[in-house]
Order: sequence, then C-alpha cells, then structure tokens
Amino acid sequence: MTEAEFFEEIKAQFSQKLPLVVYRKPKEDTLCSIFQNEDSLLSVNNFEETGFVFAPFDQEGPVVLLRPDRCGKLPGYTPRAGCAKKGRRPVLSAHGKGFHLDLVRKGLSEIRSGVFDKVVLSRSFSMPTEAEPLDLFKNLVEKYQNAFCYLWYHPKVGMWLGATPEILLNVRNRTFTTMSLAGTQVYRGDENPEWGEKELTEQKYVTDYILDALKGRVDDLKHARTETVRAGKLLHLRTKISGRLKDSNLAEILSALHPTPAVCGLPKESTRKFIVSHEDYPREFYTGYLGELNFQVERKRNNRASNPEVQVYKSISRQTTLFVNLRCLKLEGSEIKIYVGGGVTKESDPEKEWEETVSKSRTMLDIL
Ligand SMILES: C=C(O[C@H]1C=CC=C(C(=O)O)[C@@H]1O)C(=O)O
Repeated sequence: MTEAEFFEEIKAQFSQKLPLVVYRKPKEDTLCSIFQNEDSLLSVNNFEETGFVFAPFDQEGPVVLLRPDRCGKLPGYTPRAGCAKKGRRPVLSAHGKGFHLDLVRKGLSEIRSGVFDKVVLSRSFSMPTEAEPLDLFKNLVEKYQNAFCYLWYHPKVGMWLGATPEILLNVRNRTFTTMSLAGTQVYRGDENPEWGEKELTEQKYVTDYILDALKGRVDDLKHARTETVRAGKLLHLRTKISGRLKDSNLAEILSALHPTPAVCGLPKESTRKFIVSHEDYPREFYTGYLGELNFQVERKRNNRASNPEVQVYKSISRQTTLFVNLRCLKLEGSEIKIYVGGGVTKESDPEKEWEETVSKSRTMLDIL
C-alpha cells in the first residue's frame, strides 16, 4: 500500500461518515488504520472482544469498540513538517483562570481537611480552527515521536485527536507492563533535572496505588527505578511496573487500575465525585483510555536449538496495548476543545497549577 493509498482510504471513510481510527505507537514508524464498515455504536462487554477501544473517564460509561472490519498499515512512514494550514499561532488566553484557581483552592481545602490526599483537576477551552483533521494527525506524528498519536472518529460520538505519553496497560499473552506517570516540569534542555518534593510525592501516590491495585491479582509484580521522561516540551516522572496476569482477567485488572491517581485522585471514589461535581465541563473521553484490545500478533522466530539448519516458525500471541487519553483535543466542526489538568497535593500552589495546565496545552496548540 502506498502512502497516497493509505491516506485516501481514510479520507473515503470520513466522507462516508463511517467510524475509523488511525494511529502510531510510541517510537514506531508504522501508521495503522482501522475501519468499521457501518456506523453502529458498539461497546465492550467483557474485554474478551477484539477491536480498538475508546473508554471515557467515567468508569460507568460504555467503552466504545471499533470493530476492525478492515485494517491498513503504512510501514516506514516519514512524517513531514508543516502539514497544517499556515496561520497565526494560537494565542494563549487567561480565560477561565479565575475558575481554575478557585477549583484548585477547593481541592486544597479538601486535602487539608483530610478528605483526600491528591486530586487531579482539569479544564477545557475552545478555539476556532480551519485545519484538516488528517493534517493535524500528521503534525502530531511528526512532533511527538515518544507518544501514542491518534485520530479517532465515530459519527455518533465525535472526533478526537491526541499524543499521549502514558501507557495504561500493555499485555502480551500474560505478561504485562504499566507505568506510573506524574509530576511535571517544563523541559529546558536538561533531561535529568532536580525534582521537588511536591512532584516526587504526587508521583509516588500513583506508583503505590498501582502496586496496591495489582497486588494479589498478578504474579511477579516488579517496579523499576523512577526516572525522568520527556514528552514534547515537558518532563515527567515515570516508574515502570510489570508482572504476569494470573489468568485472563483483563476486565478485573482494568477496573482496578482505571482511573489511576495520575488522572483522578486518592482515594479514587471521593476524588472522582469531587471532580464530577466541581469541574465546569464533562471530561468525556479525556483521561479515559484507548488502544488495541486482544490483537493477534504474529512473530517469526528462528528456532536454532532444535534445528541446525535454522527452522523458522511463527508464534501467534494476543496483545492489548492501552494508553491514557491525555494531551488531547476534540474536534467539532471548525472548533477544537483542548483538555488539560494536573495533580493537586497539599504542597500545591494554585498559580503554579494554572501555569502547568498552560504548559500542557502547548502540546496540542503547537500542532495547529
Ligand atoms: C492530567 C494530565 O497529566 C497527568 C499525567 C502526567 C503528569 C501529570 C501531572 O503532573 O499532574 C498528570 O498526572 C494532563 O496532561 O492533562
């Protein structure tokens, strides 16, 4: 399949208003597309299905499933810069700042009263755009090599686009990896900067929560050393976590994990309630998760041990690769809605929390 054919197929699906997703996994150069042949709105029942999932923040909400009726692959894709229409660089406005500062103060007051330890508070803002969705996607792929970049569309749900640095769960057969990702600072040329107490604590809450949620449900639970990772112009703290699922209990693992304190808070239930009743917009799919569910992967292997003439055989495994939906936007006609948030702990300063959401919003604004 040529590059022109790959993108033509996507445009044709759009013009027929049929569901699709196009994406590129972190550090890979293959673009993947998935098309559903008709527009029914399908949802996941028990996570035994195969397809591309798109889950909302709200754990009770249905997890949308795109059925892979047709799939495309474009290996070796080299992104080119400047696909979006040239225009004025979007101006960052302070609109909504008063509300956000108040929201953070309310969160802090709950933390100080001992209601919860950490809460992730967010905001959303809109701006006009004339950019073509596919051009925006190409810009994401070009700019964010370490991120999972996607463009997702369902005529009954809407169109979303993002470049997320956060893996929720990666499972091949029964081996899984996940990560705790939190704490933010702006990248200023040093990939190994000092971290403050506030960031170290807010990220440790996430690590401890994940380890606790998985304990007893998995074998060989391990975590690596906490490290700094770069996501565009930002740096985060990350701890990789791995293990082996006891049996095929993907649904149970996901419900124990999602939403983690990287996007909700600690404890989960009281912070979820606080978020839903105090943020001034519905998160919908922001801070939900998305990705491949139970895809078959074929691997060719050389079995040197059993045959000196090098026998090549194929092994088939099932793989699930899910990402947290961060650094994303929703496209509604000629308007985009950008979503950004940050973790609030007892050490938070409302003004700095606002600045952090401004820095995070640049990930999406820079592709316009
Ligand atoms: C909630 C977001 O980021 C999360 C992931 C990494 C760092 C975060 C932080 O430092 O607050 C957040 O937990 C967002 O980008 O909207």
